[in-house]
Amino acid sequence: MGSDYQSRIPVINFSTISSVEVDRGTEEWYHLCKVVREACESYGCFEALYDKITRQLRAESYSMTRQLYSLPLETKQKNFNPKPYHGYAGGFVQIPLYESFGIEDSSNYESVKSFTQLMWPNGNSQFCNTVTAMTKRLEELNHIIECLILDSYGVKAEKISPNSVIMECKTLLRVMKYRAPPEREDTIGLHPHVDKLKSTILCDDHIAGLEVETKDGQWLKLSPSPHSYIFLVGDPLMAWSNGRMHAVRHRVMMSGEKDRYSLAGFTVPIEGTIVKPPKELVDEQHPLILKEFDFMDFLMFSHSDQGRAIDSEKQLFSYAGI
Ligand SMILES: O=C(O)CCC(=O)C(=O)O
Ligand SMILES: [Fe+2]
Repeated sequence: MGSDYQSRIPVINFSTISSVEVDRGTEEWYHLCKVVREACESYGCFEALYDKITRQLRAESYSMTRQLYSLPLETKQKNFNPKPYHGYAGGFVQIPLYESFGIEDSSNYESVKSFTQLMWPNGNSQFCNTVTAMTKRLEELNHIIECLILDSYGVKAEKISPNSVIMECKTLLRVMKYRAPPEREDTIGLHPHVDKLKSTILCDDHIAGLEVETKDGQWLKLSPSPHSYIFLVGDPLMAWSNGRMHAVRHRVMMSGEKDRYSLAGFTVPIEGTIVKPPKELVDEQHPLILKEFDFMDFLMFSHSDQGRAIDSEKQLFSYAGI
């Protein structure tokens, strides 16, 4: 029996869009609305070709990431944050190749500066400039995608803050390192999971490893181009869409001789956010599938002993299912 899914995730070209203000409402815009919505509903992800982030900025971001990982473990551990995903993580027995840092509100210079002061007591202005510049570019791409999603469903934005029209978010930049596996053959880098933050835009340093699962259970290996960014639907965005969009399961598999570095802008709903679909997305054909929920309470649940006992893709239904 064949699969309904292609062996590649959809590739969508964003290079024709200069800004939301200029392009919203054009024929090209509505074409993108359609393909973005289809991709988020069928795959829960897509590869965005986006040329507004220069190769130089991308290369500098990886060079900063390597600098960060070269610090001693005691220093890395100073990036402590009680909120799940927000601090340094590493040294896990089950995924020994994996390490990650979280930089909260990373388009805000002062926030990145306090991070650098922990890592480099004399500060590191180059790091601050690169990280804030990269995050701002990722936020621009995210803003275009959010507006396309909104228009694809004919939803009016209720609250507009500069970078979020779906729910008010801040960006958490996470930078990941996966060591090359000692045996050089397929080894788990990061367990299969669904992202708990609203959505993710991710790129890697041209070492493959990220895989996404189709709805019929096949794992697709991604091999993004140097201008590509992978957009992933997380649980809160799936909930906002009243289940139309698919929160995609993904994992990292490592092989070969090279370490892999990746960086991801996660959109994190601000504290106090109650996640629920807009009224346009609930009707007789589409009854509510989840109770409204407090984002931070759900995030804490997903990391509690009770939450961890549930498969990642089932946690939200278990927490807020109707
Ligand atoms: O490093 C990657 O490519 C994926 C990372 C990821 O899925 C995550 O941090 O949630
Ligand atoms: Fe993820």
